[in-house]
Amino acid sequence: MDITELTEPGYEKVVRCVDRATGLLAFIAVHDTTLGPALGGMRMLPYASEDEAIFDVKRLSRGMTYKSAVANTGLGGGKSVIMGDPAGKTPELFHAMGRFVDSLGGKYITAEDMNIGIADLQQVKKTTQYVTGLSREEGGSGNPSPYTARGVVMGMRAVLEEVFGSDSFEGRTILIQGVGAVGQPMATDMKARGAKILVCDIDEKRAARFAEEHGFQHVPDLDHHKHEVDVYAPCARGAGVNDRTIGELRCKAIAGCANNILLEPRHGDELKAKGILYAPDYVINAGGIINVGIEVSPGGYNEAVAIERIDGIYDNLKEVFQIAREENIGTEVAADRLAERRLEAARQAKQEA
Ligand SMILES: NC(=O)c1ccc[n+]([C@@H]2O[C@H](COP(=O)([O-])OP(=O)(O)OC[C@H]3O[C@@H](n4cnc5c(N)ncnc54)[C@H](O)[C@@H]3O)[C@@H](O)[C@H]2O)c1
Repeated sequence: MDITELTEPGYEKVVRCVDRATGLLAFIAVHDTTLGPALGGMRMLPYASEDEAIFDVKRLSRGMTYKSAVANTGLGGGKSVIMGDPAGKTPELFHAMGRFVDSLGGKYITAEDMNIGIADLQQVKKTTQYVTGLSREEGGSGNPSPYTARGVVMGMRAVLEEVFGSDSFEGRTILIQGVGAVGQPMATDMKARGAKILVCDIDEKRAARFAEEHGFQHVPDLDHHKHEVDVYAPCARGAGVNDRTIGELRCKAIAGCANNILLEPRHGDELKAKGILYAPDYVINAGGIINVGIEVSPGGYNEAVAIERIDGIYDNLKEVFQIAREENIGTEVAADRLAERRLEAARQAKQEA
């Protein structure tokens, strides 16, 4: 196994690994460990070039620093990528990946991400202890989706309060795109709190069945964003707010679990100009990372502690909205500022200690 360190300004460590015996070619980026060890998922993709893989791992690791800083997980930001076709996975490949993760001595802790499942992480675990997100039986925190859903519901309270002056769901209309692992528990929880729920999904049958079972309104996925609702909750895919849709939105707020809801950062400014409140995706969808992060806290995984922290997403969003109001900036920019302030405060406290 050949591990080399790359020089990447602004990153604590970016390393490349080649293992000829197993065919592994992978990168780990540790962006920042000011707040704690760098936790972030491992993904596997057939990147067209090493430059593309390095660009992705750097971008994603930086995003994790910000996400964890705002979420108060006590963790830093990191990520790993394996270059290759997921169809070519072998146990040996993941044993080698585990040795690569292990070579950083705990500075980077891995988890699931795109094209990487529990079975792969179980192989990784054979050669390193720095793995999170395994099942409860294996000492992990298990499926993160219900925790992500809880976090979004808590964040939604802050959204409702900001827009309507009350965090009550009673009588509010909420449109959820994507009734998957996160969208479903969100929908049932918000209905129980008094909201009127509309659902859509590219899988129309799934949405129809789910709506029928729970008494939600099913709307077609095509042009769903044109519905007049209080909150639009994208919970399927990214880039739903783009040049085509933005002029057609008739909601008062956007708050969902999907990553990268805004196609481009400028769409955040355009939402602000239209008077639509945007709950930054990485702030409101942090329930899963908060939950998994508890695994590496001193006492190990504890669901009660996880839930208390996840419920803090309400406060985190309140803080983001306050910064946005006071500084007259978009909420996405405000979230980044909050992260940077927390990082700066931690750096100063370390220097003074
Ligand atoms: N699961 C988590 O803990 C978690 C955490 C943070 C962010 N997210 C993000 O939230 C989103 C949903 O996650 P999930 O775990 O519920 O996924 P999922 O795969 O369980 O569900 C996604 C649902 O969206 C639908 N869908 C997919 N593409 C669509 C499209 N183009 N148009 C309309 N519907 C579409 C699918 O049919 C499915 O029902 C993803 O973007 C994911 O990256 C999830």
